Amino acid sequence: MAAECVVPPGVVHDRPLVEVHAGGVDEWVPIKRVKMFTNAFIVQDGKILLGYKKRGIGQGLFNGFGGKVEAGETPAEAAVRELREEAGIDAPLRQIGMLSFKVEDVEEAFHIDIFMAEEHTGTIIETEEMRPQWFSTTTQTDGDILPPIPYENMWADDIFWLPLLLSKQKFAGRADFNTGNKMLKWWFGKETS
Ligand SMILES: CNc1ncnc2c1ncn2[C@@H]1O[C@H](COP(=O)(O)OP(=O)(O)OP(=O)(O)O)[C@@H](O)[C@H]1O
Repeated sequence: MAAECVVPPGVVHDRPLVEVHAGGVDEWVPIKRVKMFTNAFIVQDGKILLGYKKRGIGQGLFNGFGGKVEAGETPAEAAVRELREEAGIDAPLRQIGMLSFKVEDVEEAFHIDIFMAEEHTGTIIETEEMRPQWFSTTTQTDGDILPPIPYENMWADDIFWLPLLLSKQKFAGRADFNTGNKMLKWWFGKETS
C-alpha cells in the first residue's frame, strides 16, 4: 500500500505535495490564529545570502531576510520591503515555499511565505536588524572559500527545507516547537513535478 501523505493543518498549498521529511510526536497542536511573515533568500553564483539576526525573533541565528506582513500589504510586497529594510537591496523575488510554525506558549502560529531570487540590485549593507553574509551552496570548497551554510546556527527546521529551495523545488511544511525551540513534530513536502 502506498504511504499515506497527510499534509498537516495550517499548510497552504495549491498543488499536491509529496512528503520529504516527517517525524516527532503523534498530534499537531491546534492552531487558532495565524500571523503572516515573509522570509527571502538570494541565491546566485553558487552562494546564498543570509543575515545574522541582531535583535528580536531568532536573535543570534542566521536566516533569510523578512518580517511581519503589515496591514494593506501582500506577502510579496512585504518580502520586497523587508529585503530592502534589512539588507539594503532589491530583487525580483518569487514565492518558492510556505511554512507554518506553532511555538508552545505563543498563541498565534507563524505563517511564513518563503521567497527567492537569483539576482539582486543595489549594495548589500549591514542594518540595525541584520548582518548579511554570503555562504557557499556547493559542497566542495576550492578556489575562493566561502563558509558552508551554518545550519548549526540556524532554526532547527531550516535543514529540512533550505535544500529544496536551493534546488528550486516548491515546498511547504510545518513544525511545532517547544519553548526551548526544539522541534516536537515536523512535516515537509515538495510539489510533485
Ligand atoms: C520557527 N522557525 C523559523 N524558521 C525560520 N524562520 C523563522 C522561524 N520563525 C520565524 N522566522 C522568521 O523570523 C523572522 C521574524 O521576523 P521579525 O524580525 O520578528 O519581523 P519584523 O522584521 O517585522 O520585526 P521588527 O518588529 O521590525 O523587529 C521572519 O523572517 C520569519 O520568517
